[in-house]
Amino acid sequence: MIEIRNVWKRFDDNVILENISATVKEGEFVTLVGASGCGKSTFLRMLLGTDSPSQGSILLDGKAIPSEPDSGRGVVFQQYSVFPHLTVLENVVIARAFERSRLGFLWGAAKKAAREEAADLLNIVGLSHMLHRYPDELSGGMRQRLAIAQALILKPRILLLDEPFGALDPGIRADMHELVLNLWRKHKLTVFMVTHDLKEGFHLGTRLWVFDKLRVDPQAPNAYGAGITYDLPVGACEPELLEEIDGSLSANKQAEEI
Ligand SMILES: Nc1ncnc2c1ncn2[C@@H]1O[C@H](COP(=O)(O)OP(=O)(O)OP(=O)(O)O)[C@@H](O)[C@H]1O
Repeated sequence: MIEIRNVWKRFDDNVILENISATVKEGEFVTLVGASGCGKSTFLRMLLGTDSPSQGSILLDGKAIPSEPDSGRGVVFQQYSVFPHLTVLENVVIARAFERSRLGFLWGAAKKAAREEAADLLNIVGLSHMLHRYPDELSGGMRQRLAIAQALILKPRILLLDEPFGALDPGIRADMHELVLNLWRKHKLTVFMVTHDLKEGFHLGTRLWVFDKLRVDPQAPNAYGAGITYDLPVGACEPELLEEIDGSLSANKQAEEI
C-alpha cells in the first residue's frame, strides 16, 4: 500500500532523515519512537503531503503521494485542532463541510446527514453527552476524542497520530488506547503514530520503528540524518532488545540535554 523508497529530508544543510526505505501494508499499525528532533513529525508530514522528500519517493498504491493533504489521510496532533467558537457537534460537522466546499458550508439534506454522522461518531468516541458544549468546557482527553472524531468523519484510510496522548493523564491515556485500537479494528485503518513512550508504542502497534542516527560526526552534527534503526514486528522481540532500545533512546535524550 505505502512504499517508501530511499527517502532523504534536508532543511538547507541540515540532514534530518537519510535513506529511509520501507513498505507498509494496509491495516498495519506502525508506531514511531526516537529522540526529540530526529524527524518523526517531519516524516508524518511527508505522509500527509504537507512536506515532501528532498530525495526519494513515497508511493501510495503505486502512485506518488498527493502534494496536498486529502481526506484519505486523517491527522491528529497533540495540540488540538478544534475551533473554540463552535460546539462539539459543529466542530465535527465543519470538518465534513470543509471537505465538500472551501467555504465550509453545508445545506439541506447534506447538512442533516453530516450532523447525524457527526453525532454517531461522537457517540463512538464517548462524547454523546457533550454535543452542544464548547471546547473550553471539555477536559484534555475529551478534546483529544473530539479531534479524533474530526479526523474520522473524513473516513480516512490512513490515520496519522502525532503524539496524540502526550499531554494526558495515565488513566485517560489508557481509555484513549482502547478507543484507538477499537477504531483501528472497526474502520480497518492503517495507522502511523508517533510516541515518546516506548511501552505505548509496543502496546498499540503491530510494528515499531525506531528512528535514530546511523552515523554521527561530532565535528558536523547536521551532516547525517536519522534512519529506521529497528523495524520490529511487535510481540516478536525479546525483552532484552526492548531494554537496549530504551537505553539508547535515554542516552540520546541525555546527550541532547547536556
Ligand atoms: N520547516 C522547517 N524548517 C527548518 N527546519 C525544520 C523544519 N521543520 C522541522 N525542522 C527541523 O527538523 C528537525 C526534526 O524536527 P521534527 O519536528 O520532525 O522532529 P521530531 O522527531 O518530531 O521531534 P519531537 O519528538 O521533539 O517532536 C528539527 O531539528 C527541526 O528543527
